[in-house]
Amino acid sequence: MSKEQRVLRYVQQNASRGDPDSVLAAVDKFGWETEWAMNVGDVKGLILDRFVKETAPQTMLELGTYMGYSAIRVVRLLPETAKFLTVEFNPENAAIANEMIAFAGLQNRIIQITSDSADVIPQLKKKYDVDTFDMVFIDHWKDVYVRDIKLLETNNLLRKGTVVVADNIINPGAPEYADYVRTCGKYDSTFHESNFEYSDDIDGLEKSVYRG
Ligand SMILES: Oc1cc(-c2ccc(F)cc2)cc2cccnc12
Ligand SMILES: [Mg+2]
Repeated sequence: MSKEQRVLRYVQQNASRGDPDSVLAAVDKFGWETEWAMNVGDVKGLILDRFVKETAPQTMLELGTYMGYSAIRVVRLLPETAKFLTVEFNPENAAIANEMIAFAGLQNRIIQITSDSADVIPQLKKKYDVDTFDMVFIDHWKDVYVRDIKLLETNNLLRKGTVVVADNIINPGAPEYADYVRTCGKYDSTFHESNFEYSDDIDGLEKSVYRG
């Protein structure tokens, strides 16, 4: 059984079906007490919550679904009318996420796409009926952060004021991305120091507002 399957089983046996907060609490308890996993987690998650509440996005994209933790974390704060798309490259992780999201009762609120983000981003307008995103959460492989934010720009998926949040700026680190958003002149970018998931190590989120 994979670690991700063990997390899902723990959620199914310890959380309440249809209760997103209990699902998040179970994943976090497992992450702190049993097995570390690369969810954004409860500490950075509180900062992400604040950004979501401040932005109140109607249309949002996540790159890197993993087990669905951050998708559940975000969508639990959004109105039923909001459109949330999440992209995962790894089919095994996508399958776990699908079950986790269904257990949380949010399967009708989240559009899961299992694909390489580079292939999906150019399709979002036509195939997924997207105009522009109000918010984007980037949490997949650090070496494609810059590639993908540039793809979002060139595919006209950002608008003046779009909030782009990126995980793992310190650990494992996304220095090229941090440098790009801070110096390219297209974003007002701020770094929000925090802790690495289920750890006392340092990490942080970058929040970059597109100038349009
Ligand atoms: O939050 C994350 C953390 C790590 C990570 C894994 C092993 C380490 F030793 C350190 C960091 C990888 C991620 C990959 C994708 C999305 N998020 C990640
Ligand atoms: Mg991460």
